[in-house]
Amino acid sequence: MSNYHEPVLLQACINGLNLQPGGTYVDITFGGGGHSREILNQLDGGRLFGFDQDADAKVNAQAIGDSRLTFVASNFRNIKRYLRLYKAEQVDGILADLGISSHQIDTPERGFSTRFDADLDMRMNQNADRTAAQVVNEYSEADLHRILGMYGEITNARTAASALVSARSNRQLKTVNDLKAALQRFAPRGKENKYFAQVFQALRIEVNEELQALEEFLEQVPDILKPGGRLVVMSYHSLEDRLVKNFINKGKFQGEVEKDLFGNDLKPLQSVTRKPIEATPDEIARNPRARSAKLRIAEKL
Ligand SMILES: C[S@@+](CC[C@H](N)C(=O)[O-])C[C@H]1O[C@@H](n2cnc3c(N)ncnc32)[C@H](O)[C@@H]1O
Repeated sequence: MSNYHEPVLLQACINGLNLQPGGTYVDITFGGGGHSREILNQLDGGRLFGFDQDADAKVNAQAIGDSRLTFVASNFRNIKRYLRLYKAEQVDGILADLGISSHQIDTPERGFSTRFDADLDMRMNQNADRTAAQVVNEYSEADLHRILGMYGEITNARTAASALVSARSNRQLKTVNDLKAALQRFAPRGKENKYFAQVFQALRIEVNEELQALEEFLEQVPDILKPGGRLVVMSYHSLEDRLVKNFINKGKFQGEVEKDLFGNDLKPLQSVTRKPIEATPDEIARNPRARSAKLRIAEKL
């Protein structure tokens, strides 16, 4: 399990949750359970729910074997429904550590990594319908352009989308190597790894509807946090961080905060930290995944 995933900004996340020993907490991205273990260490009594849509994560929850932990094998976009099912309608804190785990990226057959040849899969939930191969082979050129540009932030997204459409007209792109071969000519010389990492990130975000799931989750947070309860979110992509920041600061994803008749802000959360917390150079040296992490903490009003 120590190889499954090294938790990022562990102490800052734990501090951010402001743990009450008897409280009820939710780790919506359980993964290897690194953050969850520390939450359990600090609880005396209390309760923890761990969500993950990847069946591999369940094994880690079983290995912890703590009766205070309930593992929920579901997308966190269903959080409110499951908490109601478990009679924990309101909780004291919620932690999210978004994106994929080291385990997922290091497992060749999952297709997340540019380093191994495998089927173009990239599903976090192995039972989901849509794979990366479907996105690459079936999406319109305009949609591929949008996905590569917005989610991958590659500068030649239009050219790359057109190259994919022309390559797939000869034969379907089924594997990681098929995809890389179709785009090889367009990858900036000497920066191929970064380029392919951005292309893969874009496809992964689309396959797993990561931004939609995050929005749906955030919209449920005001209902499921007790007053004074904490929301702690770690994101690794600027679009995710923007959604989290806007929701915390404005109570919505776009536009300005609503005001009441007296000019007071109408929003359910209050930011605890003025700026997002980032990892120190030491942590980044030990755990490169921490490099792009941005941690935001908010309290329910
Ligand atoms: C960065 S890892 C979390 C690692 C964990 N904090 C640890 O210390 O081991 C993210 C995990 O969240 C899961 N995940 C991502 N999006 C999800 C979603 N919408 N619903 C449920 N699980 C999700 C992934 O399957 C992955 O296991």
